Amino acid sequence: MSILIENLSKKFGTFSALSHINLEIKSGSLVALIGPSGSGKSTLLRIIAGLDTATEGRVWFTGRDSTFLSIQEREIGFVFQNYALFKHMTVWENIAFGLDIRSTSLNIISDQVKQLLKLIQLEKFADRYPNQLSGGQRQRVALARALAIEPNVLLLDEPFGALDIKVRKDLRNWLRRLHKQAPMTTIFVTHDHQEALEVADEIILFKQGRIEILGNPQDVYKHLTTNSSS
Ligand SMILES: Nc1ncnc2c1ncn2[C@@H]1O[C@H](COP(=O)(O)OP(=O)(O)OP(=O)(O)O)[C@@H](O)[C@H]1O
Repeated sequence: MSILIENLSKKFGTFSALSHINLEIKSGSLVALIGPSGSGKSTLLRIIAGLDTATEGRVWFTGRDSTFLSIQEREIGFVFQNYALFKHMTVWENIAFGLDIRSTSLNIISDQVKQLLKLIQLEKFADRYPNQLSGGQRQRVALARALAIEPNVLLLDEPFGALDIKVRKDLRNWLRRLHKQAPMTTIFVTHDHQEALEVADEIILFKQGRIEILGNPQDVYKHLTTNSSS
């Protein structure tokens, strides 16, 4: 699914978190949002997910005006840092959760959860609770839960933020591989420029609620190295 952001602005009171953003994200691309803290990255992601509304402007999904669609109607999978796993549910139950509420049949749920457990390489951990997993394993379960609804779009806000470097690297390689297997439109926010350069097809650099530069990793790398204040 392609995403078109048209003249999108977001104000919190008198403060402009996003100003007149115009942006097209191609179907199946893997896009990184980078930029200083407070530059509007999460706000844009939340508006695309339907968790927040724009003050002005429109969001189009593959030619359909989706500005006012509900979260469910958007069929988007997301992993936000503060959107943790359910502590009282096992790995299996956490992954099946999105399927349950969409009233899928039990056999289908079972097959899909098995496939997802295989994908995140946690087949043996299905009966564990989140507090019995490492941070990286928990993130993989959160990703599996987001993927369970077979989303058209995957939004990841600092998905690997709290993890150590080795686990981050493993997960980012895993994300790259996953995206190759199933190239759904994916947008992720990261503070780590290296991560964005290594993983993304396209990078968008935000500054004070505006897009400073948008391009392929080579172009953005050049920009970052010649404008070291970014
Ligand atoms: N609910 C809110 N009410 C008021 N201001 C908000 C709200 N949410 C975000 N903001 C402000 O909007 C600006 C953009 O926030 P946003 O979370 O999008 O930034 P960000 O680029 O994702 O930052 P970070 O990298 O630190 O997560 C910030 O100045 C933030 O304080």
